[in-house]
Amino acid sequence: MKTPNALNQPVGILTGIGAQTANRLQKLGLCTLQDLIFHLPLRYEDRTRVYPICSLKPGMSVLISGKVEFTDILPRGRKSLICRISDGTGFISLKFFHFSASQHNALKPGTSISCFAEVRYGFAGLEMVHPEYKVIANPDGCITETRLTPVYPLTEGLGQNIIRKAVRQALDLCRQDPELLTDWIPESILKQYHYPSLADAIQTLHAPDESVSIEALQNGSVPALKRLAFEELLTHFLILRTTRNKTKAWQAPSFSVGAAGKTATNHFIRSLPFKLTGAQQRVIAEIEADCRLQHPMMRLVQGDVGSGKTVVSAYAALLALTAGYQVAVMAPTELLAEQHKRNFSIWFEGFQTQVVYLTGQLKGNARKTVLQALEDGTAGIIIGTHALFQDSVHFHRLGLIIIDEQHRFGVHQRLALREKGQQGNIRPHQLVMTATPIPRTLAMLQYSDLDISIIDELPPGRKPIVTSVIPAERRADVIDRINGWVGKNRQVYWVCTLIEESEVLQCEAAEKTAETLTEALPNVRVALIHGRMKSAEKDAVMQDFKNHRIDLLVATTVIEVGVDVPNAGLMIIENPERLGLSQLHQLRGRVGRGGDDSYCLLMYQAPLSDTARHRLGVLRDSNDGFVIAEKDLELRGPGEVMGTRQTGQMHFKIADLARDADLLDTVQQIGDSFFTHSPQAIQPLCDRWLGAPTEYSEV
Ligand SMILES: Nc1ncnc2c1ncn2[C@@H]1O[C@H](COP(=O)(O)OP(=O)(O)OP(=O)(O)O)[C@@H](O)[C@H]1O
Repeated sequence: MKTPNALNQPVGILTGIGAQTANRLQKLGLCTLQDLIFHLPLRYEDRTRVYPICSLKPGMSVLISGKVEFTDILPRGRKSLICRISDGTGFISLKFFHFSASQHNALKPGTSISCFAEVRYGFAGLEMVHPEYKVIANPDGCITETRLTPVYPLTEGLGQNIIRKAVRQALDLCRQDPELLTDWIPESILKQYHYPSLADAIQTLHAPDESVSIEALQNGSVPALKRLAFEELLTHFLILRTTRNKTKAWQAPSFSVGAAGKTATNHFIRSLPFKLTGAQQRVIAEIEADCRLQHPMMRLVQGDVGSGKTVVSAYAALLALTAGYQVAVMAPTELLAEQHKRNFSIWFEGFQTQVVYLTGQLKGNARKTVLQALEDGTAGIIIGTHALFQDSVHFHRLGLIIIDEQHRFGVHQRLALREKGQQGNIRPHQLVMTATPIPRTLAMLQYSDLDISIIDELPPGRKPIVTSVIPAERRADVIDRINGWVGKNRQVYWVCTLIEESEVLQCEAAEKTAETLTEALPNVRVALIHGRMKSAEKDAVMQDFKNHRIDLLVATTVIEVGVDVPNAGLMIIENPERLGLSQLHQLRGRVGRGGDDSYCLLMYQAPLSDTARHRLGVLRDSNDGFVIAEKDLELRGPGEVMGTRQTGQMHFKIADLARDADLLDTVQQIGDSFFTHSPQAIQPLCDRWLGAPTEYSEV
C-alpha cells in the first residue's frame, strides 16, 4: 500500500469499510485517507479514570463503577427500567426507556457494572440515561482507557467505532511512513512558535496522550490544534496572495489621463456641490496610479459610513470613460443600485454617456434595450445587482468593475467576476467598496488578494450621532419626540428589526408598526419600505422620502446599506439587541449625513442580558466603525463583523476566526516570506486544505 500518494487512496481500502460505509463516509466529505486524517474529533470523552459517585455533578460525562442495589420496571407512563447502583461513596440511578428482558436479567442486584454517560438531575436525584455499560467481575475490575476517547462528527448509519477504527488505520499508516504527511511549515517556524510537527499534531488530536488536558483540547488552546489552524489560515492567505500576484501579470487597459481627460476630471470635481476631503483625494490618487498601469487594479476602498465612497468610485468611472471604456457598478441590493443610478446620472449628466440600470426585475423590451446599449457601447455605465453576472450581458469594452459592499458577494464571486469582460488577454480593473470596517487582521485574510485604501476622514461639519439606549416601555415618549422633530422640518427613520430570520415576518411587523404610527401621528406623513415591495414601489417611496414628501419612513433592515437622505436626522431602531454591532452601526449611519444634529434611539425589549447591555453601550459610546468592528469581533466573532448574510464566505475545516484571531498577524508575516523562501509549498498546501485541483490554481 506504500506509495508516495498513499493518503490519496480511497477509504474503501481500509479493513472494515465496505461500499455502504464508504458511501456514508463520503457524505461527511471523507473520500480518501487524507480526508480521514484531517477529520478531527468534535470533542473528547474522559474514560481514563473512574469517578467516585459522590463527586458527580450534572453535566459531567464520566466513567463510574459500582454494584446494582436494585432494579425495577416502572409501570407509570412509558415503561422504563430503573436500576440503582452504589460504589460505597454514593448512589446514582440508571434509566433505560428501551430495554430487553435479557438486559433486565443481566442487571440484577449484586451485579458489578461500569458505565459511561452524562450525569443529569432526575426525579430521584442524579441519574444516567441509557448509559453505555459493561458487566464486570467486581467494582474494582473496571477497565479504563489509557487515552481520552475522541468523538467524531457523524452521519446517519455511521457509528463512532467505525470511524475511530478507520482513523486508527490511517494513522498507523502515517506512523509507519512519516513521509506521507509532508510538513510544509519550515522547522525554524515550528521552533519559533513552539508548534509540533504536522504528524505529531495529527496524532495528538486523534489520540491525545496524558500530557494533554481535556480542557485544552476543548477550548482550542492545545498547540497541536493551533498549529493546524495556523497552517489552514496560512494556506488561505497564500492562495489569495497568489491570485493577487497573478493579477499583476495580467494585462489591463491603461487609463492614463491625457489633456482631454484632465479637462473632464477637472470639470467633474468643479461641478460637485462640495470639496473632496483629504482622504478622498488621497484614495483617488491611489486609484489613478493603479489605473495608469497596464495590469488590472484590484483595490478595496474601506470607509466608515458616510465617508463619501460613492463619489470616489464615480471618479474612477470617469477615468475609464475618458479612456473609452465602459464601467459596471454592482450593488448588493436594488435599493442601493437605484440610488447609485440616480447619483451617477446626475454626476455624468454633461458627459455624453448613457447611464443604464439592470436588475433581475427588468424584463421584456426595456431589458433588451439596455443589453443592446451595452453591447454596442452607447451605454458607458451600467449599474445593477447580481443581474450583471448573467450570461446574456455582453459588454462592448468593459474597462472597470466597481463592486459595492463587497462582503455580500464573497471571495468566489469576486474571482468569477474577474473573468467577466475579459477580451483576449486584457481584463478589466476592479474597485471594491465596503462600508463595513473590518478589523485589520480579518481584512488581511479576507482581502489578501486586494490592495487596500482607507477613507479615514468624514466630510467636514459632520457632528457625531447622539445615541441613546432606551427600553421599549418608553415608546410613547419616543412617538412624542417624532412629532417635535417633524415639526422642525426634519425627517425620521423607524427601523423594525424584529424578526431577522424571516423576511416575510419582518415585513409584516413593519406593516403593523407603520399602521400604528400612522394612527398615533396624524400630522406626520408616514410611509413604509420593505424588501418584498416591487422595485418600482421602493424606488418611488425612496424618491418621496428624499424629496421630503414623507416625514417618517418605517423600514426593515433593507435600508441598512448606502441609503443617503441627509435631512433625516433621527432614527429609532427597534430590538437592536438582535443585531450585530456592525450592522447596527451601518443602520445608524443613515443619519448624521448632513451638518445638523442627529440622534439614534436604540429601543430594546427588556430584560437585556449583560452582554447585550455591554454591546449596545459600545455603540452608544463610539461613532467609529473601526472601533466598533474590533469590539464586535471580541464580543460576537467574525461572522457578525462581516455580516451574517454574506455568501461565499471563507469556510475553514479547522480554523475558527474568533478563536484563532491571535494567529492572523503571524500568518501574514510568514505568508509574505513564503513566496521567497518556500514557493514549492504553496500548491501542496492548497491541495491539502482546499482540495486539488483548486479553482484558485487555475486563475
Ligand atoms: N467631501 C464631501 N463633503 C461633503 N459632503 C460629501 C463629501 N463627499 C461625499 N459627501 C456627501 O456625503 C454623503 C455620504 O456620501 P456617500 O453616500 O458616498 O457615503 P458612503 O461612504 O457611500 O456612505 P455609506 O457607506 O454610508 O453609504 C452624500 O450625501 C455625499 O453627497
